Amino acid sequence: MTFSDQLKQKAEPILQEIYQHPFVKGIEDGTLPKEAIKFYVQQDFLYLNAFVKIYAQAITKSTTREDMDFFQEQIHFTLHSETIAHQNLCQVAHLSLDQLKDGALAPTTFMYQQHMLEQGRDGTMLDILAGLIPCPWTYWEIGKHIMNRTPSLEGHPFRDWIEFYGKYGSEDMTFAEELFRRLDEKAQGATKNELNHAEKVFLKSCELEWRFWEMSFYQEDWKFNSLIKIH
Ligand SMILES: Cc1ncc(C[n+]2csc(CCO)c2C)c(N)n1
Repeated sequence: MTFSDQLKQKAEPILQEIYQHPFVKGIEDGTLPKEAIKFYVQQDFLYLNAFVKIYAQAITKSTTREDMDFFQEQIHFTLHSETIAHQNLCQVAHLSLDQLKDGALAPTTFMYQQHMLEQGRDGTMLDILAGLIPCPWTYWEIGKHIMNRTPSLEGHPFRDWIEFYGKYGSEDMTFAEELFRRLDEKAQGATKNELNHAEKVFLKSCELEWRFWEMSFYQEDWKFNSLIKIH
C-alpha cells in the first residue's frame, strides 16, 4: 500500500462526515442558505490568499526547477481560476463577489491558515504537501460524490461549482492525484517518524476541511467580534 493509500484510508471517516454535512448537502440539493454562502465565500477568499502563500513557501523549499514550476503554476491557477466556483455561489445567492473581499479571518479560517503556514515555515516538503492535499482532495471527492448521486446536473443551481471540483485537473491525472504522486515520491526517502508526523498534518487538514463547512453553515465567528474586528 502506498503512503497516499494509507492516508486516504485513515481519513475515510472524516470524508464520510463531510459528505453528510448540511453545507455540502445544501450544495447537492441546491438549498444552501444565502447567509451560509456569504460567510463561506468571504472566508474562502481569505483562505485562498493563504494558499497562494503556502505555494510560495513550497517554492522556497523546492530542490528542482520542475517542483518550482509546478508550484508557480498552482499560484496562477488559485489566483485566477478558483473564482469560477465563487462566482457560481454568489450568482445563486444574488451577492456581489467584489463586496465579499474585505472580510477578516474567522477562528476556523485562522486555525487552518496557521496550520498550513506552519508546515511551510517549519516543515519538510513532505509536511507541506500533507498539509495542503486535503484541500483539493476532499473537494474533488465531494464533486465526484455529488456527480455520482445526481443523474443530471442540467439546470442545477450549483452545476459550475460541482463540475469545477468534480473534474478538477487534467484529463489523464487530476490535480489531487498529481499531488499524491508527489507525496509518495517524497515519502520514499522518509523515516517512520517523518511519515507519522506527515500523517498527523494530513489528518488535521482533513478535520479543518470539515470545520470549514461547519463554520460557514453556522457562521461561527469570534465571540467578541465587535472588539476584535477593529478596521
Ligand atoms: C476551505 C477550502 N478548501 C479547499 C478548497 C478548494 N481549493 C482551494 S485551493 C485549491 C488548490 C488550488 O491549487 C483547491 C482545490 C477551497 N476553495 N476552500
